Amino acid sequence: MRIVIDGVEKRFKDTKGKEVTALTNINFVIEQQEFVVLVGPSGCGKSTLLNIVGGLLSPTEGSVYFEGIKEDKTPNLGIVFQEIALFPWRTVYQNVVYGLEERGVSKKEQREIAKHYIDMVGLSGFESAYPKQLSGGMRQRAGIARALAIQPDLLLMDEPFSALDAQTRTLMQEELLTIWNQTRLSTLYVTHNIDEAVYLADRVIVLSRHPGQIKSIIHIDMPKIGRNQEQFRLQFDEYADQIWQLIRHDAAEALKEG
Ligand SMILES: Nc1ncnc2c1ncn2[C@@H]1O[C@H](COP(=O)(O)OP(=O)(O)OP(=O)(O)O)[C@@H](O)[C@H]1O
Repeated sequence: MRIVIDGVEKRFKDTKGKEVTALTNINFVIEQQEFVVLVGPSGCGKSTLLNIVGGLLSPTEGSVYFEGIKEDKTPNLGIVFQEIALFPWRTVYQNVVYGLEERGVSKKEQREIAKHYIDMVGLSGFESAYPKQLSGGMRQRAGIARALAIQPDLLLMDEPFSALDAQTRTLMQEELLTIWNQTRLSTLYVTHNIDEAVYLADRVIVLSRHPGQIKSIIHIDMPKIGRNQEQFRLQFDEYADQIWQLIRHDAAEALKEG
């Protein structure tokens, strides 16, 4: 699916009732099968923008269009958040089929779909485990399987690996690309982490803050799989440096404000 974000602005009221512009003049497209990553300093509006695209917040101005969807239909969205959003009282299997139950999918089809995605994320054998019995990485895999099981038109991921330790995070990034390669879903992914952005993205959208707006859109012109290999080291570092130079000033300001 192709998603068009057209002239989005979001204003909030602060605690004193004063209007604050969190996002302004946001225009970009997520092409079919494209992996777009939003990066920017703390408070630039990354999560707000992801929530607007996901329909969890409405924009004050502008619109989000899902091309190819009939006007009266809502798009199917798979969402993975940083905090483990699994239902603790449901097993891995029951979590994965949750969205399918809601959509009235037959039990037989639920079983087939769940098996497919549980295998894909490497959780076979853990179908009957409860979230508290799993490591953080396994819980996020279950969350990804649940998001994929509804066969979404768009995958939205908000810092999905930021609560994981560095090694698990690296492994999960690799796994995510392998999974993505099988599904080729249009994806919008939010992160603070520049290396993660360069590793995953077809395009990186760099946001600046006060108000959040698009500072630059960078096409990552490297093969999608295997960017962490030695042969791409120089190119990888150049992209990471380019993005850091764009964010640096705003990140320092964000740090001062706390
Ligand atoms: N419900 C709300 N009411 C008022 N202000 C809000 C609300 N949600 C977000 N904001 C403000 O909008 C701005 C953007 O917030 P947002 O959480 O989207 O940024 P972010 O880039 O995701 O930050 P972080 O990287 O720290 O998670 C911030 O200044 C925040 O204080």
